[in-house]
Parts: sequence; C-alpha cells; structure tokens
Amino acid sequence: MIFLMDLQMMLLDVIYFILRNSVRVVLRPRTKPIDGELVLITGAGGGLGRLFAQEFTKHGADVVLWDINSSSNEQTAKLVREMGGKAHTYTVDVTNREDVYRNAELVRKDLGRDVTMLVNNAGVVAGERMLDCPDELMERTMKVNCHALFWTVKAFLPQMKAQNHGHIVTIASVLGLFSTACVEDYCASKFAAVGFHESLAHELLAEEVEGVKTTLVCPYIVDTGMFDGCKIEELELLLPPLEPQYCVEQAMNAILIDQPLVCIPRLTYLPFLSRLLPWESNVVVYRFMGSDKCMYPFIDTMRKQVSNTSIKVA
Ligand SMILES: NC(=O)C1=CN([C@@H]2O[C@H](COP(=O)(O)OP(=O)(O)OC[C@H]3O[C@@H](n4cnc5c(N)ncnc54)[C@H](OP(=O)(O)O)[C@@H]3O)[C@@H](O)[C@H]2O)C=CC1
Ligand SMILES: CC1=C(/C=C/C(C)=C/C=C/C(C)=C/C=O)C(C)(C)CCC1
Repeated sequence: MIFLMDLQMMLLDVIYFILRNSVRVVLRPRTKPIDGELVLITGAGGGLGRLFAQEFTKHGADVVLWDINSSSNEQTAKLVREMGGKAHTYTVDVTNREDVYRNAELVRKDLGRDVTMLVNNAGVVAGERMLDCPDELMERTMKVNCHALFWTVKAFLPQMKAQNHGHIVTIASVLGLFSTACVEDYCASKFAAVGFHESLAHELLAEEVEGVKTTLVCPYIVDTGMFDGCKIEELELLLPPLEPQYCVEQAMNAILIDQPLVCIPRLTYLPFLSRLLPWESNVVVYRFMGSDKCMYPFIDTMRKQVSNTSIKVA
C-alpha cells in the first residue's frame, strides 16, 4: 500500500516537473542575483571563457581567471577591468592536479574568501583522424576536458558544501550527448565530462546539499575558431554555427535560473533522443544529413594550421 502511494507521488512529481519545465520555456523564472559571488573560470583566455568573464562581471560578480596562456588571460582581465569589474588572473595548467590544488590555495590566501561558482570551460580537441592522431594529443584531450574537472571540483567543492552555497558549471558539448565521425578523442572526453557532471549532481542531491547547484551546458558548434571548417552544408540555414555571444547568453540564462541542463540551440535536444532508435537508423539519418562527414573539412583546416605553424617555427 505504502509502495503504491510512493509510486503515485513519484509519478505526480514526474508530471509536475515536465509541465513546469515546459512552462519555463515561455515564462522565464526569476534569475538569482550573483553580485558579490566569486566566480572561477577555466580557459578564461579563450573564446567562450572570455565572454563568460564579461557576462559574470555584468551581473556584478568578481572573477578569478585561470588559463594556461598568461597573455590571453591578462587580456581578458583587462577587458573585465575596463568594465569596472574585479578580475584576478592565475596561470594554471588544469591538467596538472598539483598546479590546480596549489593555485586553489593561492586564490584562497590572496582573496581571503572562497570561490562560490566554478565554471569548468577549458577545452581542447586533437583535430585528427583516430589512426593519424598522436597518442599524446588524445591523452591531452582526456586530461583537459575530463580529468581537469576532477581536480577543480575536488579543490573547490568542499568549501561550497561547508557553506551549503555554490554552483558548479560544466561546459561540455552536444558531442557529449551524441557523436559523429573523426572526433573520437573529443567525444570520449565530453561523454566522460557529462557522466562526471551528472553523477556529481546526483551525489549532491542524494546528500541533500540543496544549496550547491549544478548546470551542464551542451552547445552545438560555436564560432570561436575551435572547430573552424566543421559544417553541414545541407543544414546551414537551419543550424548555423552559434555566435559565441549568443551561446554564452543562453548558458548564463540557464545558470541564473539554476537550470540543470541546457542544450544550445534547443533543436539539438532532438539528436540526443536518437538513442531510442536502432543504430542503423541513426546511420541512415547521419548519411542523409551529411553529418557523418561534417568533420572532414575541420580536419583539413587543422592540418593546414599545424603545417603553417611548423613552417613559421622552422
Ligand atoms: N567552439 C565550439 O564549437 C564549442 C566549444 N565547446 C566547449 O566550450 C569550451 C570553450 O571552447 P572555446 O572557447 O571554443 O575554445 P578556445 O580554444 O577558444 O578556448 C579554450 C581556452 O582553454 C585554454 N586551455 C587549453 N588547455 C588548457 C589547460 N591545460 N589549462 C588551462 N587552460 C587551458 C586555452 O588556452 P590556449 O589557447 O593557450 O590553448 C583557451 O584559452 C570548451 O570546453 C569546448 O570544448 C562546446 C561546444 C562547441
Ligand atoms: C551528428 C548529428 C548532427 C551534427 C552535429 C554536429 C556536427 C555537432 C558538432 C558539434 C560540435 C563541433 C561541438 C563542439 O563541442 C545534427 C545535424 C545536429 C543532427 C544529426 C546528428
């Protein structure tokens, strides 16, 4: 009897959340204030990381900027300060756990307060076909896109839990929810990032740490240069690469309403559901859309970039 009542309650809750989320698409809930929060962004010297730093600043938060590249990171800090914001820069290789733990301690000492929002944004891709790809490049992708999440969360989650206040944001990708050809390293690392993030979210909820929120951000191709060349000509009109500013604004909207998952644009929730279809049906759809070979021009572009750089270096 109790089981039946629990089952009934659970089903009602499921229906409630489906209805609530459908209504939220039209009627946006109120956003939470984040002025005074201390937001740490990894990969802050790059495309999306820099825009996140500027958006958080617009909302009154102070930002801690981590990047492996000091000069691009300083450039981001300069832009934030020109907006009247507070930015603190640290040169950190997020794949190196000792470097992560040391710098986390340094941030705490330098600023005398705890990081309350963590945006795991740093990311890389090898840009080579599986059998042409040097082992080190594949390893690097796993270390930056997945292992780094372990180290940064281990460094900053304890204080968030202690205060029952915080937010962990993972910038993953739609390629963490479904795959395509020739980005094996990237898909493996982003599927891992999605798995890590979701398991962490479940852990916090199971422990009833209600004050620490989580948001998983899964964008489609964004025009930052990272995936230069990747396109599906047949879908250029329906699904053009995203403007970086639009992508970051959509992600910010989700973060500020404590939304657990956002796919940008919304249309990319659909291929995620393709898991329900037989594998062969997916292959047919991929072929029809040309999405099976959409990385070929990207790999050519990456090869040209690498050969131009090595010519210049030599
Ligand atoms: N662009 C796209 O199409 C999409 C991107 N994403 C994800 O969004 C995130 C941001 O991507 P985007 O802005 O396009 O990429 P960028 O390459 O422009 O920026 C990534 C930043 O991360 C830094 N970085 C790389 N390795 C490390 C490291 N070991 N330690 C610290 N910082 C590091 C890079 O430094 P450096 O420049 O020196 O390498 C760079 O500043 C990534 O996680 C990416 O996977 C998701 C969906 C689509
Ligand atoms: C596979 C596939 C698609 C293409 C997706 C692509 C090409 C995504 C690229 C994403 C990138 C580059 C993310 C970076 O993090 C469609 C047309 C949506 C639907 C059919 C299945």
